[in-house]
Amino acid sequence: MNIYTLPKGTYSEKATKKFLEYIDGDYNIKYCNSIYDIFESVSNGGLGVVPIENSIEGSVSLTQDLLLQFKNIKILGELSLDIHHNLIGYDKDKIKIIISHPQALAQCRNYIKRHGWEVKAVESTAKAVKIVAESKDENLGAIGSKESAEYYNLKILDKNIEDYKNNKTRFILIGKNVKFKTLPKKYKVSIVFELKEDKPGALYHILKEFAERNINLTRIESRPSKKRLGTYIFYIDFEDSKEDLEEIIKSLKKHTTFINILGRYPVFD
Ligand SMILES: O=C(O)C(=O)Cc1ccccc1
Repeated sequence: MNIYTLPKGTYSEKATKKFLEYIDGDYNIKYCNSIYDIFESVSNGGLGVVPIENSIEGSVSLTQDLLLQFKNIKILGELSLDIHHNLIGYDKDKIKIIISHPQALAQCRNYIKRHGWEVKAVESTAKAVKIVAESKDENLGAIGSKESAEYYNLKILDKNIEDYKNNKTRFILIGKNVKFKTLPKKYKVSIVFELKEDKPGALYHILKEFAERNINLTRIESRPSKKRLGTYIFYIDFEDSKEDLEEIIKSLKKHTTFINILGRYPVFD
């Protein structure tokens, strides 16, 4: 079976290798150019690993949107990685343009600003490093992992260039099903829904259902519904409990036009 992720040297590849330590069965890592390509491959079978949230920058909105779009793909597991970015290239003094994944550019925003460099976003940090390596252009620099610099034989010009020390990213394992060798104690549930009515207390009715069952929410987020300006869908993550999930969803349905369970899954550390 295949497990799809971003190219060699990306943080997502690192997360994939960590997931594979917990997964039962033989999987070959297959590299995709973008998060969208990973979802598309996984919709035809196999597993995938994508970033979903960063401690500094917040959600990876593309992943959020695709989880809603690809109805046959579920979240099967989660883990977090410490992220340390490197400036990669030839000569720091000659750099004019910095290339990287939007999340990496955002996590090093102050560092880039201090140097007055222009930025260019690409689909992954490894792709950025590849572009710099293949162009042999000293005016270009990339932000990426130590492994990507080694893989493309480029120099690390600066280490730990992230603006905040506690830079962590959550990655999710996606697919239809999986068997794990060992399971952690902690489970989470992710749901997405649209409120039925735009009126006072609409969201309160949802939150009340969780409060009354003593369920801890770990994330709540809104995204544009993409139907009209000012209309939203909500993403909620909550700790799994002894409460019956079906019964919880039934109670929420009274207040929503649609509700999907994106997954009930183990959280690895
Ligand atoms: O491009 C990568 O290396 C990724 O895996 C996406 C990403 C970018 C920045 C921080 C975490 C994940």
